[in-house]
Amino acid sequence: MPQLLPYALPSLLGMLICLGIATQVALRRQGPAWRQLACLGLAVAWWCGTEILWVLLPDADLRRCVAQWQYLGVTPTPVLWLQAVLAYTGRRRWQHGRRAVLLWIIPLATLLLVATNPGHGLVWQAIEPIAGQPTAHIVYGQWYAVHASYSYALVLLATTLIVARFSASPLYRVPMLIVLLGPLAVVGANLAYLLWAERMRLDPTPFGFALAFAALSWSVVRHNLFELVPMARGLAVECLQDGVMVLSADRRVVDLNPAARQLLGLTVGHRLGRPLQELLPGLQSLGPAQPTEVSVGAGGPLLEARITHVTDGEGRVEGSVLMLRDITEARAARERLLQAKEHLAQLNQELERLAHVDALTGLANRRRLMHKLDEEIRHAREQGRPLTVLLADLDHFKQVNDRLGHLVGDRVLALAGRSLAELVRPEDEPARYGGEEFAVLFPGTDLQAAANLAARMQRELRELAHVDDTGARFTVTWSMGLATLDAIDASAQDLLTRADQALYHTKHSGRDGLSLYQTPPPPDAPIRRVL
Ligand SMILES: Nc1nc2c(ncn2[C@@H]2O[C@H](COP(=O)(O)OP(=O)(O)OP(=O)(O)O)[C@@H](O)[C@H]2O)c(=O)[nH]1
Repeated sequence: MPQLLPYALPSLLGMLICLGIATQVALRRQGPAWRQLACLGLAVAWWCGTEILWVLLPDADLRRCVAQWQYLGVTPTPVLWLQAVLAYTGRRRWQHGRRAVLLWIIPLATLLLVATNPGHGLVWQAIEPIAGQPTAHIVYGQWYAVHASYSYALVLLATTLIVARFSASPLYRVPMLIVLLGPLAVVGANLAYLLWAERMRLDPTPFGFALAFAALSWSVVRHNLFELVPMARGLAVECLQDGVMVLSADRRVVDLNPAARQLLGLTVGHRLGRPLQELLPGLQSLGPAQPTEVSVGAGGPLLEARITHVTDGEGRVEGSVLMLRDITEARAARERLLQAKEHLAQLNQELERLAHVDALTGLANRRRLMHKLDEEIRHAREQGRPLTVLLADLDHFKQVNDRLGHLVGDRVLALAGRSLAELVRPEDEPARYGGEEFAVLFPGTDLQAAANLAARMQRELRELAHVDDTGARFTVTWSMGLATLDAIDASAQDLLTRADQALYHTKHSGRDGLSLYQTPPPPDAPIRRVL
């Protein structure tokens, strides 16, 4: 029948495509449903092959026989198609066991009825091939409707699964369309053939299935499409730890994910469509620019709310998406950090103070004294005013320690320090110079005025009543030396050395007194004892 050869060509092409791809799939053995995919290729190839014979064989009986054998490819194709899609969309349990048996009941029944059709005519009652044409007059039996409906249902179900899987992300629209065009074309072609078989002269279904199979296999094998597809966007939002609320333009809650329900303490059956204000009364102003903080009721979590407007193509706000993040713990951690920082600052301040304070007496220590002395010398020179330094040392303090104990000695030093601080003027700087030795800076005070101040201190300090461990009172005397800043002093140490020489003079002239290092020194002796 050479004039019918063109009618056989699509099926021939389809068969070659299916055999080629099925071989590739079987060789690669990749993916969760490579077996179903390979079997699907063989089934469609069989379908196409028998279609070629149907078109080309001249004998009517032989064509009837081929039509019967064709069901071996027709019947399993939709089931294998669905099983492959189920597996690639993550539902592999439909490949084996009871679920798989369920899927195969009708196709197997169809095959049984096809084999025994001459006895009952349930699948077809008559097939009358038209001589010289690829078509036939067919009178279908009652079971054919079951077989056809079931096949359509499976193909449509597989199509729905693919749509559900890919439509969540616009990125996959093109590959999805490619995979979908196949089954849609098959269903369309088959319906058309069933309705207008005689006019169409050719059943396009096997070729359509071959193309659909090629598209599906191309997606699976070449591009790993199903494996690359991420989870659906909707699923991602459902699994987000942050709350997501979809709001209508008038700020009613249209949708919300489980995290949002949990943050707001809402039950699953919560009614949608309520105003946002009702659910989050604390949320006053909310602009897209800045996140806003809001508390969920008393004792509820503290949330950070961020809104993003959803606009249409012309920029009109159609609604908005509200993101809610629980910042209760973060806020508490920040508070704790701030408190710790404040505490640290206080500790640093205390450390700084301790670095300049003598612990026993509470006076400035030697380091602070030296710093202050440098500063006062600079001021004195800049302003041309006097500066006098007093060094005061307890007499025979070693004996206090030796006789009464170190702790009593400590108490003597502490009381002396406190008293010294009370005796000086606000502008003076008292300090513990070291051991049992004290110093006082008298800014803006000349030698004579400082001598008067020191004389008063001498009296007061000598009369201080110290108490030993038995409760007995005793007093201690002081030796003092004064020196005033001289223009020729190169450093603070020069001034201190002269005050020390004056103190030394007092010690060696009977203690319990005050000596002045005079500036400029008189020719006979620079140091004069005045008390
Ligand atoms: N309890 C106590 N004693 C101290 C402290 N610092 C220094 N001393 C004592 O002060 C005494 C100073 O002795 P010396 O240098 O011999 O002076 P002194 O006994 O006062 O004799 P003169 O200065 O010559 O009158 C030593 O026994 C030191 O141990 C202190 O912080 N606490």
